[in-house]
Amino acid sequence: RVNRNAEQKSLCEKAAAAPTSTMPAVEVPDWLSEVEDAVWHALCTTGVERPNSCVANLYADGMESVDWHADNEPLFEGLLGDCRIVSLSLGETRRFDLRRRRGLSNPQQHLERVSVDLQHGDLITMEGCFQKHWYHRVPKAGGVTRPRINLTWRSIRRHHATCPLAKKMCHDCCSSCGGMV
Ligand SMILES: O=C(O)CCC(=O)C(=O)O
Ligand SMILES: [Fe+2]
Repeated sequence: RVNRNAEQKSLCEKAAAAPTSTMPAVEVPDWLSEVEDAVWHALCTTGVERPNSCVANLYADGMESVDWHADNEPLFEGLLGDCRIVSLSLGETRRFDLRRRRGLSNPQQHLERVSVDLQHGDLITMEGCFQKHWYHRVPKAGGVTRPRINLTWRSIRRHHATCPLAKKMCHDCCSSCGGMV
């Protein structure tokens, strides 16, 4: 699925913001499996759990952007522990800005910033407690007339009680509850 306008919240964010809404699971299409295989091969993440969700963002041109945010929706549990987010850029080069969140002990800390130009084929990962301590954005870019697509993989950890994955995960850790969470 492609978010037509990245200014809108991602599908996962929408699902997280409206806890009563659920996103139906869909089979990963073959073309996406091939992309994922190539991405995981490039990252050399043999033996590391593959994320179980992928969101696509389409930026039709430089006027489409996504403002400062952290991917800290409860369903990813990125504020509770380590959380890996893998992102692939396709098409037009766009700037990716990162800034540290304001620290209680150091109010100037939020001024720490990093920017990187994401080009066609670039892969980035955000690791560990990054979503707790840093914000990111893709700002508007004057003069950019061609599209960029971003594919972002995240692990959904908080599943709906009726989700087969919730039951599977529960079975793995606790056989006494009969798989119900
Ligand atoms: O387009 C990008 O590289 C970032 C997208 C993003 O931050 C998001 O979907 O949460
Ligand atoms: Fe994000």
